[in-house]
Amino acid sequence: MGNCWAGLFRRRNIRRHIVLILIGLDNAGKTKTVNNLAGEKDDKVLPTVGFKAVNLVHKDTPVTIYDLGGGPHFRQIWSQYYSEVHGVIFVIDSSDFSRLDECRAVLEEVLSHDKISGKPVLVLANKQDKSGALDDIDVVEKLNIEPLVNKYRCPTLVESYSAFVDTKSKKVKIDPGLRKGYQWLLNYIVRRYGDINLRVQTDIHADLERRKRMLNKNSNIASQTFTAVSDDIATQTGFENPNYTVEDRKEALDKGVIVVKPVTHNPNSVDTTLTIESVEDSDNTSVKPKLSPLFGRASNSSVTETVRIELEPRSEFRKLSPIVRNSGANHIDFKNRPQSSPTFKKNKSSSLSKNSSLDGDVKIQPRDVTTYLGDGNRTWDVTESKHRVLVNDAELSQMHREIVLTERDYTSKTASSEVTLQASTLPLAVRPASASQLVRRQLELTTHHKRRLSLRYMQRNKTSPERMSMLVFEPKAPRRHDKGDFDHAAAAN
Ligand SMILES: Nc1nc2c(ncn2[C@@H]2O[C@H](COP(=O)(O)OP(=O)(O)OP(=O)(O)O)[C@@H](O)[C@H]2O)c(=O)[nH]1
Ligand SMILES: [Mg+2]
Repeated sequence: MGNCWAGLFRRRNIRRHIVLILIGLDNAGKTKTVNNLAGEKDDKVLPTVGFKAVNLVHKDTPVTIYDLGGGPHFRQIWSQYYSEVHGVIFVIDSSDFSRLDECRAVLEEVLSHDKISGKPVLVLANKQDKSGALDDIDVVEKLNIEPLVNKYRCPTLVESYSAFVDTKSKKVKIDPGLRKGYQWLLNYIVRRYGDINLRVQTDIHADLERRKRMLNKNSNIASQTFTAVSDDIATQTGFENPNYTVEDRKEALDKGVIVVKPVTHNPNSVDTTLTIESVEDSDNTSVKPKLSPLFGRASNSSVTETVRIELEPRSEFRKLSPIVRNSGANHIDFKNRPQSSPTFKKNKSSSLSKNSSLDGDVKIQPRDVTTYLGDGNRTWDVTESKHRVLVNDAELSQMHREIVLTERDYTSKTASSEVTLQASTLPLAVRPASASQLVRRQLELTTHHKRRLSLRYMQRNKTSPERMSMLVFEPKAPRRHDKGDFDHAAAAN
């Protein structure tokens, strides 16, 4: 039985993994500090560019410390680590009085971040070997740490130490202040690992979802770009117009335009309808768009201005459009495609239509995207003589036209070519945002903000021979979270 418990305990330990970030202004001594903790001897440390990850073990629990560069440029990347860390080590050069204000501002910015607030923080006042260095009590006062950590509910310990070690001695001796602070932080995290890790996992999940949404958004933009740079119907449908010249295009600009919006390139889809819709801006409604057989068979069942045409079977489409077929699902590089259609140029000055909607066709307004222009009564062969195309500009020029490509099976759209749904039209189930909010609320409810927190602020005692570390803030009776809290938090909302 005892073995069983021991085994269970060991397994729990194995599953734990503590992640810390080591931050602070540049030249504070962060790298020196982490080298001390890792037992590394370093005669000279260089400013950190980016980050350095150091893996340590604390009582069988693996610990990863991210030592991040403290220069102003590198501070911008700190926040990318916030969601995955269980605790923060903030190092201060306590001998550099000129940067105390900057240090305070940076510390506040860190603590106020919603991925850091509430997490344990170890503030290390480094370089105590230098004459006149502020001790831990001075640091608390000068940096106004007490109100800061109370405000952001961060359990905090301030320790003073020196990372400067005697390089002549064989073994790296860790300063007792550093050792004490480090152990306090890890023990604190281990004691509340379940709660802190729940928050970490939730924040990571929320972060991933946010990135996924951004990727989707970007792929939407890519798809729109694809629309904009895809320069002719021929490319999109697998047909080509070798007779078309730039002059023709210019001339036809003043006439009618057809705008093409490819919605999807799902290779499995055979169920694609191309709709040509004429948008009348004159009173002459008797003029109907003349449809090219390029687009397949016209079905006259539609209303006056809209004619629906079935595309050729997809296999045909694939055969005729190697560019689309070979370019993969996610990206169609029209710029670098084989120039099978030498005559079309791109109209880059396009802005995109926002007419996308879930339930209807996707429409691009005339002149919004690359335009395909009619070519007065010209015919051309397309790969095989069976596709002959006739476009009559005289009639086309009477009106603005849109070509609307409709995908019937919305669920099977691919990432690159689909018109991404607007956030407001997404079903609620795919919105992940509320999870992290819930847990944050749960944590807040659990600690009942400041009401349940006590402040243990040791009085300054400089006469004491022993340097006194300062526990600035710690929740008095941390409550264990349970499912009830979660439900309660959700209900309270
Ligand atoms: N005297 C003294 N010098 C120290 C101490 N700790 C670090 N230093 C020196 O301070 C300088 C900066 O140390 P780093 O560890 O590179 O500082 P950092 O915070 O990592 O700096 P960035 O990587 O640029 O953010 C180095 O020259 C160290 O030797 C210390 O406790 N006492
Ligand atoms: Mg460094």
